[in-house]
Amino acid sequence: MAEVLGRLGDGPGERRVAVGLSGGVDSSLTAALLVAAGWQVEGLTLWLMSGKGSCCAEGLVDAAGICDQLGVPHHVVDSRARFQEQIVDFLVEGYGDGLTPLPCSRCNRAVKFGPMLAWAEAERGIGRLATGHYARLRHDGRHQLLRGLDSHKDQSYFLYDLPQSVLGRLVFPLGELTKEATRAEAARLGLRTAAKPESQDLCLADHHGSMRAFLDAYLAPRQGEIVLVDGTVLGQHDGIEHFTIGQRKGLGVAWSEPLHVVRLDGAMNQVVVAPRREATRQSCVVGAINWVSIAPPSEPIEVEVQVRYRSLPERALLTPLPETAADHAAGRPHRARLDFAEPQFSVAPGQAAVAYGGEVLLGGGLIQADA
Ligand SMILES: Nc1ncnc2c1ncn2[C@@H]1O[C@H](COP(=O)(O)OP(=O)(O)OP(=O)(O)O)[C@@H](O)[C@H]1O
Repeated sequence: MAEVLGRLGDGPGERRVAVGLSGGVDSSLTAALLVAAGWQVEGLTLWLMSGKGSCCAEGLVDAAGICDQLGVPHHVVDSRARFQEQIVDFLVEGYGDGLTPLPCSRCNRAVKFGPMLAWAEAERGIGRLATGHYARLRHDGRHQLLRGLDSHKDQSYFLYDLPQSVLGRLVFPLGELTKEATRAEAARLGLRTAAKPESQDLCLADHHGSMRAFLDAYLAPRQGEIVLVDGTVLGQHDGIEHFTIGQRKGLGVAWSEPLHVVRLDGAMNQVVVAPRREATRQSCVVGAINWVSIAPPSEPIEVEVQVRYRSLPERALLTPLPETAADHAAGRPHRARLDFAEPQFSVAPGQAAVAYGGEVLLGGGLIQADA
């Protein structure tokens, strides 16, 4: 811990920082470490959803309590409308279209980091922001993003879409800690959130009890068919949003061999399944790429790629594709094709494919639906 404090103590000239406080143990220790390293800390909590639970009222109370304990100011910014529009509406629409949308990277870009920095700058004249993410930064020409040292907690995947202008102003005090070390230090310091249980990966699932319960609250049940690739009807489903690419369990259909979901057809309202040997993909197209630690490549490069937060990095060749007029107009011109060294099961349109070179996050983008 002394090393971490030492590094935080060596920070830039400006010693004022806003700390994004969710009311959990990670952000609590983030604030405590910065205070201990001599930073002038102000807590900042975005109010994202109405209701009870650790993401909502309880989170606000715990965040306020931590600031009180540390003797630093606490601010709450009502971001419920932005969260509803940018995340809840986006998810509901995406799932309805047969995508498996990824909310967290979008939330980090559009709801959390950008708006928190803007608020801190405008309202408090503070130019830096710290969060409890398990990821590391290196400022070496570009602002580079590295995996958190604790491989079980590494959250760099969710941060792939942050622009350079944001990365240059961030501090991640927990990037070199394990979750166990965080908990132990929080307990040692007597932080009131030290023993708070771990939240689920997805805050909306936490809030509603499960992802299924969230979707059921927003999408009316829409029965449809479960079909083989050749169109053979095998059974019925109660909403394509309850399925994801690669899924094998819980399909509710009987067949001579195990089946996997290979496509969700929003227009036909069908779940398309296939036996294992036909269920893999050798390549996919990724759009809206944000190049983080390297400049956009002009030649093919070898990368390790994660197609889901919890999937293992897989070797792939990334080949840049020419920009389209639509991507150019949207200001997200970088596209690429990924050719996997080994066939993949769970390449789901809407999820992020994030490319790494060892511990360095090179860039990432969204897996496109097949044309
Ligand atoms: N509502 C919020 N307002 C401000 N900052 C937030 C909010 N939610 C999350 N953050 C910041 O983003 C970080 C990562 O959030 P995530 O939801 O992944 O929580 P976590 O890893 O369980 O962390 P914690 O233990 O702090 O809740 C948090 O540590 C915190 O700094």
